[in-house]
Amino acid sequence: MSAEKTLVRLSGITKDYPKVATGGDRLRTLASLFLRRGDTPHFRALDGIDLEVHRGESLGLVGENGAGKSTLLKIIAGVVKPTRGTVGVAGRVGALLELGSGFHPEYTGRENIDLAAALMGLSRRETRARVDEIVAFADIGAHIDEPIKHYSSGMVVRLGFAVATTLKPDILITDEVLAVGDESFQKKCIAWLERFLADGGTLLLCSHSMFHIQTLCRRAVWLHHGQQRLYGDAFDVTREYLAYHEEKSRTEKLAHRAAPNMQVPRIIEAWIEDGEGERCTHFAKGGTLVVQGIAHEPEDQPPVVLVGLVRIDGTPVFGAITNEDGFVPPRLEPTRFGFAVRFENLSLLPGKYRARTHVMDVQGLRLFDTVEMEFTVAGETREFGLVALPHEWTAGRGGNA
Ligand SMILES: Nc1ncnc2c1ncn2[C@@H]1O[C@H](COP(=O)(O)OP(=O)(O)OP(=O)(O)O)[C@@H](O)[C@H]1O
Repeated sequence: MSAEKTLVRLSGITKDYPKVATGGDRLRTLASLFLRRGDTPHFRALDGIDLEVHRGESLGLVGENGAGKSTLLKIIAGVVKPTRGTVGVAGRVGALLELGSGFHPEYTGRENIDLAAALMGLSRRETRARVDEIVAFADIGAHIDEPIKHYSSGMVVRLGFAVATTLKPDILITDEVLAVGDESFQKKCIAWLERFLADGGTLLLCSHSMFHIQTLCRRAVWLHHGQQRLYGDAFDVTREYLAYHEEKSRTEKLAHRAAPNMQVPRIIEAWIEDGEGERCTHFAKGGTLVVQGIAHEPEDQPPVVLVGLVRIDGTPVFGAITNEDGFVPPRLEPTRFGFAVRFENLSLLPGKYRARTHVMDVQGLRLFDTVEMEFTVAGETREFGLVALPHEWTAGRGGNA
């Protein structure tokens, strides 16, 4: 990648914020200042970030609240200085950061447009030529002549987006703007961003919407506690990020799980095997996967068992239920029933999945217990989705219509 194609180059970026001093912290802060020990408590918002953004690239930024995304964008926009590391930015940056940042609350929308244009170095004539375009894009009616301090947050974003986009930046930095506007404005912004990218624009988009990241970005970075956790194809990064959240909420749920109550149906044990009966967690596409288990039913009646396959981010793929399939789990010993479901010629696309086994009451009405197991389908694919469906391409009948 040649140097002139690199619009943003961050190297070893670390950002420390002084810790908010309250109670004991306040005393410690004061003590360290008096004693000049130089160890004023601080909070590390970013920790050694290296990142490059090339011309024409669309990079998504994902991470939990407080992960450091906004701080990183502010550093690139030049609003915040890093504690350590170097920032190189080439070209004109258009930044849509926190609500209204860059706007003067006492000025009207129109006056703020003039101000923003002047700050970006546009002449009065150039500004006049673009004002109508900005006003039309913002579409906030007569509010354009009212002071910004009376705007709703949605109106501020509309104006901000209109200004940033009309002034045609080399790189556009946006922080959660799509989350604020209403549905139709979001659509307009997305359409604008798609055109901007198709024309070779460069975008850095921070969002909690994996849908927006996947539709607008080719690549993505996942920030976790100020560190770069993953960097790569936007689809892969968002999938791992969603999987992380799924796992997190699952662990939280498990932590609240009560001690086993043997008065109700339970899964005693569940496991997965390959076609040869070996316990296994790695499968090849086209291979055989068998989900097996032993269920407990206190009344000694065959329970209903459900086995579901879900992608690691929680997207359901398929579920099979014993009573619908006419299968009655056989009794192995008093109150214990066995089950196994075999998936031949596995058509799941490569990736991580979970097999979920659920035991229900005899009528299949109430769900009592769930056990999950993770497995991987290995391999590379250029197909999309969850499963490979048999298909063929033909010329179709379009020519005869
Ligand atoms: N000016 C500041 N002074 C002190 N701490 C700050 C300041 N700005 C941010 N922080 C802290 O730095 C951390 C990172 O904040 P940042 O706003 O970059 O996170 P984020 O990933 O954008 O989060 P969100 O998704 O909630 O917007 C947070 O813990 C935040 O409290």
